[in-house]
Amino acid sequence: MSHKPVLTAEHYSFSYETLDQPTLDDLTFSLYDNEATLLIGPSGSGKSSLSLCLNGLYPDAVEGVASGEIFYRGHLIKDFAKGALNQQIGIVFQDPESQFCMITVEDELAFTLENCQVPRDEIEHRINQILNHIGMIDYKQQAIHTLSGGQKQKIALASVLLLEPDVLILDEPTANLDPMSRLEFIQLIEQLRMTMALTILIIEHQADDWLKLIDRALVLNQDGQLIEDGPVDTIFQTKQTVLMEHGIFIPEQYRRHNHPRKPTIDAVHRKPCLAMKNVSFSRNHSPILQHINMTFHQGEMIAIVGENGAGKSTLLQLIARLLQPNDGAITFLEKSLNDWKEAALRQHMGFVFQNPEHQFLTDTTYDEVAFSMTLNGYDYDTINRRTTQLLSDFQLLQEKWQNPFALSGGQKRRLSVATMLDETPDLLLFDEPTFGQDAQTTAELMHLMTNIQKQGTTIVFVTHDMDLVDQYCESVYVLHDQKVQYYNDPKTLWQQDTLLNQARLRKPSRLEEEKVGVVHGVSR
Ligand SMILES: Nc1ncnc2c1ncn2[C@@H]1O[C@H](COP(=O)(O)OP(=O)(O)OP(=O)(O)O)[C@@H](O)[C@H]1O
Ligand SMILES: Nc1ncnc2c1ncn2[C@@H]1O[C@H](COP(=O)(O)OP(=O)(O)OP(=O)(O)O)[C@@H](O)[C@H]1O
Repeated sequence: MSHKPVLTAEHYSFSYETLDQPTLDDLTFSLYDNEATLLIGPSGSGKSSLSLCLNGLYPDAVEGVASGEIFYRGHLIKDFAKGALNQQIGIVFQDPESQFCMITVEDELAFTLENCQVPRDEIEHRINQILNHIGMIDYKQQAIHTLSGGQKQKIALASVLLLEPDVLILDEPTANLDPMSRLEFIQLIEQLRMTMALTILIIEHQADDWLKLIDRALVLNQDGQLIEDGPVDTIFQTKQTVLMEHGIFIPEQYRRHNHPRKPTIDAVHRKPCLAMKNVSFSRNHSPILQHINMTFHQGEMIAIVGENGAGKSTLLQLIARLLQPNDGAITFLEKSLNDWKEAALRQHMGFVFQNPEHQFLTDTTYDEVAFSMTLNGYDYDTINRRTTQLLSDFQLLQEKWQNPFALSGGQKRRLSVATMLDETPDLLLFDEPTFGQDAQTTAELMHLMTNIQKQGTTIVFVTHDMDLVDQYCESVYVLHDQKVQYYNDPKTLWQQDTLLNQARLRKPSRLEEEKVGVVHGVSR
């Protein structure tokens, strides 16, 4: 099959004016008609920046300088009028919230179509079609701000697909989706690829589920240079050592080494840190959580899992007293949660939000980490020593004076975690702690969390990553149908096929690998 180049970069470099080093350095490659290409590289290697350069938004939309050229179907992209390429080259971003302009799902999608002069009588049909496709038809009238993170991501995809783009760039589009929705989303892209002539560029740290769809892979290094370009099979099979040196995830089916399960601390016999008794919570009279009973022990690492919209973030907000239950009681360190003074509660309990940007309060990465130590009256030397140490632990020293909002997705997530560790709290709540991280930073983040756990901190995290649950947690709670449907060791959860299906979960990749490992004949 001969493929025509759709997008071509020739000696393309791009630098943010605020940074000393170029973010993309002398890239030459093409994306071809009907081909799906995977773009991988460590966190901060420039993947998101490249996608914005490819559709012509950058360098104009930021303070940045580019050299070399990018061509779209043989024409220089800089010769297209501003915004002219948005329809042909659609991007689904890491952060779906940045994409929305309207209040309800229906209005958002209608707005997109109206902007492209789609006739009025076609609009409703096209909206229904796409919402049915992605399983969101019941949310058509709903206000976008009331959707869960994963639901928002699906609407962001729908609004790009509605434009019937020529090139589809997916920048970590499934990071917020529950395991089953993630698979369905990928199958949806596969179907679309068969029915629409699409050139696809996928940015994903964990490429496992995408492999059957991907033809080629491009690999960037930390300096924004292209170090590999070739068939995906060849790259993952023959370049494994190089990829691992760069901290890149190796899909399970190519992996030569299994990750052993980390030994866990037997904390379930220790004193409770936090207990919820018969807690219920409704929004606008519709129940979100009902009769929840949970006990987290001191030094325990616990995962909360469940489908998109199951109420996991809501549960964390109840625990952090950011929401009040309608019914039931929450006890934290032997005292009713409502009896805690605000300042003391925040010292003893840390909360890392799903969207890191919701946490940022200052103008630099350094100040963000130093912020609460300054509030708590620490002296300058202590603040400086501790801040520098945390920035170094989280690989953010180079970005010390950068604005938190100008960090890469992975860097923002690491910063939001670092800001919670200025003191060692009794309870740490994480909403998707490793979302958007490469293999190395995921391992490092989990290592740091395990160290904090060993000091006695209870860690509760919400995740869609069953490998993390499998490797690190002593206990897992499954939320489904507004209730706790499972509480126990993760190992026994993987045997409960019916529940896994109902709660839209999947087994960890070590248990799914048998299905696919043979295909590529990889010896293990
Ligand atoms: N501010 C809000 N107003 C009204 N409803 C909301 C609001 N925030 C969330 N919801 C609804 O509450 C339910 C639970 O949402 P929540 O964010 O807790 O789910 P989740 O399990 O964390 O989902 P995800 O995995 O997609 O992040 C969803 O149905 C969501 O639509
Ligand atoms: N608007 C901006 N202004 C200045 N620097 C930026 C801006 N956006 C990103 N950067 C920096 O450019 C580098 C590349 O960021 P980019 O978001 O492209 O990386 P990435 O490979 O997509 O990372 P991740 O895997 O963490 O999402 C990072 O060092 C980041 O701090």
